[in-house]
Amino acid sequence: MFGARLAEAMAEHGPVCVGIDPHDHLLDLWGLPHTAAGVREFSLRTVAELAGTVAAVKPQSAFFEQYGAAGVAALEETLAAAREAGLITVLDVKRGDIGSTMGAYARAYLSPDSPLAADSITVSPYLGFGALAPALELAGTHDRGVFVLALTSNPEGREVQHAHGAAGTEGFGTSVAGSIVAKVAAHNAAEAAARGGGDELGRFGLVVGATIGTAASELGFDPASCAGPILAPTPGAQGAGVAELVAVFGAAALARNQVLATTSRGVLGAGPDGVREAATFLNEALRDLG
Ligand SMILES: O=C(O)c1cc(=O)[nH]c(=O)n1[C@@H]1O[C@H](COP(=O)(O)O)[C@@H](O)[C@H]1O
Repeated sequence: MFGARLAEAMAEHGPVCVGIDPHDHLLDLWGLPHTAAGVREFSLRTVAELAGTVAAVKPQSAFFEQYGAAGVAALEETLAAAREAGLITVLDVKRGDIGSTMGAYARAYLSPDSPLAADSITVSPYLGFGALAPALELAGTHDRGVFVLALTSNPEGREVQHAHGAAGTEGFGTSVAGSIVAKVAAHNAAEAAARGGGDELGRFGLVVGATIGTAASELGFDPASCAGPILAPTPGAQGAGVAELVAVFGAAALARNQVLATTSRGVLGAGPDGVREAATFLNEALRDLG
């Protein structure tokens, strides 16, 4: 099961997920051109360096899509290489659309025979949580994971995520983010009940930034109550972010390998010869927190 597989990989390697975001300045640093070929080389090298070192990688689709078909082909190759290397993939696409279109997105990323198949994806619930149903269903069919945006790391997210549900809606009286957490928890609970119980981590996860400070408690919920993995954008590879992870998610969630700490530039900025060491350093700084 996806949640259990992710938790096992985190128990083995530590909680770090390395985002593959080939920014122009990183391509420069790595001596690569600003082309699809440069992005391909950057990403395949990152995967090769990280195999056996981290639990998961998170390719950011936008950095591939900007180069058109050749960039998307590089993304396909990156996903395949990560799969072969035994790395769990979180494809960061943040998709969210009306149900019928969401079905096509789900097939694009969660069908095992799709060229862009990933172990898990990020999705946006801001066209309504119910619109995500096709992705949640297909994830169940093919044993994949889905990370639903709840409290994102960017300050602009607050105007939507901290708002309270309107009268007459299901989320009335609750913050939008709080109601997403409750819905993700309900999906995990339904799957757990169908399995006959147990405390295995669910396949439905959240995205909650390690930088949100006290926002979750002020809004009246605990992200860990979702009973699935939490993808936590975490700043910096030099130990920064450790205190924030403990403060936001608590030692218990970290100890049960529920929090996948993701960082991109913080590790990739170490250059091609330093990526593995930077990821290992961060894993070691974080793995004993629980
Ligand atoms: O879903 C994400 O990964 C994500 C959620 C969030 O709240 N904030 C956030 O920065 N991200 C992504 O995480 C990556 C951040 O990269 P770094 O700031 O370089 O670690 C980018 O790919 C973002 O799109």
